[in-house]
Amino acid sequence: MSAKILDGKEVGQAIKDRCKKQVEELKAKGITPKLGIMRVGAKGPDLQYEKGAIKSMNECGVEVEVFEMPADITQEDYIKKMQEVNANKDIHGILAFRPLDNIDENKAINEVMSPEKDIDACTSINMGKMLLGDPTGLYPCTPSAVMEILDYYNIDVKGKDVCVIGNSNVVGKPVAVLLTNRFATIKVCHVYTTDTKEKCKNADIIVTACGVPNLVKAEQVKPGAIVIDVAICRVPDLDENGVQKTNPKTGKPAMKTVGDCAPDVMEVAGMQSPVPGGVGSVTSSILASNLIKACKIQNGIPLE
Ligand SMILES: Nc1nc(=O)c2c([nH]1)NC[C@@H]1CN(c3ccc(C(=O)N[C@@H](CCC(=O)O)C(=O)O)cc3)C=[N+]21
Repeated sequence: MSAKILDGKEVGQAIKDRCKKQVEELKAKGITPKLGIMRVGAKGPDLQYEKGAIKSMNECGVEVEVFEMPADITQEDYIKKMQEVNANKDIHGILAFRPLDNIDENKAINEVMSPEKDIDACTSINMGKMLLGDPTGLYPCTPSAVMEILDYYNIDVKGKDVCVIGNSNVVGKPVAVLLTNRFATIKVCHVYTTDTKEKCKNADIIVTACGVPNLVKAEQVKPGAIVIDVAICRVPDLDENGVQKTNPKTGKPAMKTVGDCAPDVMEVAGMQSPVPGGVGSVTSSILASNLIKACKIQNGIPLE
């Protein structure tokens, strides 16, 4: 048996189709949603997300401006830039890449960004609204992407035992909150959890977000379980002899993207989101949908 693939590209496309219609309605009112991206330096994961985000925004018909700052920018200068972008009326949503090295994110993002522009839920206001299940809040993109995949495939989590692996502020914790708001029963595992494997084995649904290739093995997955792999890990791309391939375009050693799950998890799971082509490909569509929501809030347009 092989798991049914939960196709993130398909889910992302459905979200973008909804977004396109809403953008047309906004443009008819003379409003064009615009995203501001705050990037410090040129880190791989930031550039990877930026590329996907710009592509999604273009497909939905919204504008993007990237504010690139030097890798050694001071906290003071970063805060100045954040205040300026936040005050810019043409920009309806801000994506500030994290983590920020040597900059206090609480002072530079949480205390400066308006919650109405905080489309990736970096502020405590939006995190709090999510905890309360307040629909006026903007919820974080990747955890929302997990929920959108479950919804698209009509997976009802009510009363299901869910094992979340990873307790980060960006994925593990918020995804546990969104799932508990829908009455799933959640275990959140992390580095100090004893017997994560046994806890996993009893779960109807596993959500893993660690960034550790082969962390989740087939033997710890209940046959037929639903596995959502949120990790995006870059690893060397090896040939059948274990020798790293060469990228034909660049001539450099070839890399590939994998998740937390070992390849044979696919044989045991009932349904599984692949990497790439799973949660990661839904995240930037949610960013577009959050941007539109933010734009509506700022223009006093009712949310449907
Ligand atoms: N405030 C903040 N929020 C973030 O969500 C955030 C961040 N900062 N800093 C950087 C990391 C990294 N990250 C990625 C997202 C998508 C891909 C990615 O590769 N996406 C592919 C799809 C990959 C797949 O198909 O699985 C795409 O969009 O086409 C990579 C990396 C988000 N991050």
